[in-house]
Amino acid sequence: MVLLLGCSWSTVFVSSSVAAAILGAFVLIYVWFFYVDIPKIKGIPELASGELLAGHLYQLGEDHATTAEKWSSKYGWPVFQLRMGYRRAIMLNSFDSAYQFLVKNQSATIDRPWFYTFHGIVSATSAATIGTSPWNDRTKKQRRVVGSFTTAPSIQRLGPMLDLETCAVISGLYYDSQGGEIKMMPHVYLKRLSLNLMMMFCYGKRFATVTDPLLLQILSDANTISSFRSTNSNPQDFIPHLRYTAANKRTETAKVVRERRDKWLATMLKSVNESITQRVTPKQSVAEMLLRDSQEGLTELDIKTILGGLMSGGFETVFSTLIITIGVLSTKEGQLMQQRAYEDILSAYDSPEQAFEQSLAEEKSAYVAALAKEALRFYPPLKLLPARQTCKEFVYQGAVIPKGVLIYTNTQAVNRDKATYGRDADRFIPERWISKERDIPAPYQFAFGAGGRMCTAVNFSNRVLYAMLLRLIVAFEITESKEMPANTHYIDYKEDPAAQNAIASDFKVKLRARNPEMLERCFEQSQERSAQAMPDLPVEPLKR
Ligand code: HEM
Repeated sequence: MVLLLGCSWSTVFVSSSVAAAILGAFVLIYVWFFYVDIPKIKGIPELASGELLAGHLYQLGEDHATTAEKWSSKYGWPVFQLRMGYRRAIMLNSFDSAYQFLVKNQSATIDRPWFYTFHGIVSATSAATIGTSPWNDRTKKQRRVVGSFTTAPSIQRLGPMLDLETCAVISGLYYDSQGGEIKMMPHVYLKRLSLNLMMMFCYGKRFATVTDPLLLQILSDANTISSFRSTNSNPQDFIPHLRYTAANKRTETAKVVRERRDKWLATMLKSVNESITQRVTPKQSVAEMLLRDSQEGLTELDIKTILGGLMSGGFETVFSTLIITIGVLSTKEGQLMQQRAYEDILSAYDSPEQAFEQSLAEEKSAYVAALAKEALRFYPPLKLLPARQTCKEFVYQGAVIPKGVLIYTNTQAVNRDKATYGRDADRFIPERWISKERDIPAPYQFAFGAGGRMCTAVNFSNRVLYAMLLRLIVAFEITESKEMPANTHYIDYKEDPAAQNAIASDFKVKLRARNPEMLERCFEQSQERSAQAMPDLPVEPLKR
């Protein structure tokens, strides 16, 4: 009996081990041949030890760009392949590889992938954005239309709005800091600047106070929506079975925020539509031009996609670049930069007052333009460019890159590549953009991306950054607060390392007006210009 029992137990044990081995083999065959969308690419190094279903997704940790940069330098691989769950991806970490993929082979890397959460849930009832749409005739047309709003003459037309908003930041900081007595956290002033610029550009509206409930709602929803585009907050995009588990809170949040966003987008479009029918004279908001447009044959979906793309593309990127630059300017080294910038401004314009006014028209101070460029290089707001997907095969250094593979460009690493920027690539030096000895090749830096899906608003953004930085430097001497100085380390400055858009942690600065009388004159002149150019918009109250 004992023998019989022993025999049956061992038989059971052997047969269950065999079953487990067969099951294991099946799982491996499935993962190897069927689960991963594209087989290993020959000639591109691959990271070892990915997890069975997640691949390297969780190993990338909270801060994907920083982990990828560390792997790249640890193994000496500027380009490597990895698995994001079921999707094969290539990570670009050097200037040259980003150039080869995005510029030289731009027709092969012009597409964007479809993601379950952002496209399938958040954008299911409304439009996605241009920046997240796959490449097709509709996206092509939308990019063409958007391009026409950011040409040089269109940017000139935006002058009055830029005047109003940049002046509102300076006057707000000036009066609220009470002659420099109160140390200021500049974040909310610049957040409103970015949102108002986009609101005025897109819908011809602005928020007069930083506490407006709709403003706060839009800011919060925009932040949540941008998290659905991030690589590290949406594992369900890469590990399909997670979409069906009951505890998927992300899907629920996506639905809630989608409904709210759809409502405020519809309300704003409706109000533009009504104002068109009530008014005879044309106005220049993008929404109004799109609604009036008959040549391009735009559908309502096109209009929503264009507006959604502009709002989301411009809002956080402009804000995050400006806020960290103010942080840098407040440091000891930054104070020297302010001095150099101020001297350069005085040599480029007849007077500080003239510089304040003309900063909107053209970029005359080479140093201020270089400061903005260096800020974009050193602190690119999107540390990983929004994913691309290859739409045809091409050869990179002997390796055949297949159609359908995900491409991530690590701007944090690419923009600090020593082979391009030299041994001081890890230092913030605006002068590198002025010095004739340095020969930095196009596209100079990758904060705006590159190639066929590069940001459509490079000139517009540069003008905003230039005008805001010049006006700040002409208005104030900025120094750091001892209690709450800015963290300017290129990795650690981020408030949330997992966010798609890198925003600097809170800090305070001391602002001493260089010349209060002149500044107040600048405010009054700006108000007069705004009242003339935009009579139906509320003028920013001066809190004297
Ligand atoms: C400092 C400011 C800005 C930065 C750093 C920035 C950065 C970027 C980046 C990295 C991309 C993706 C490019 C690629 O994949 O190669 C992008 C796309 C885009 N950006 Fe910007 N952007 C900025 C401001 C703006 C503004 C102000 C607007 C609108 C007025 C805007 C509209 C767009 C649009 C529509 C796209 C989608 C392009 C496409 O996929 O075809 N951006 N931007």
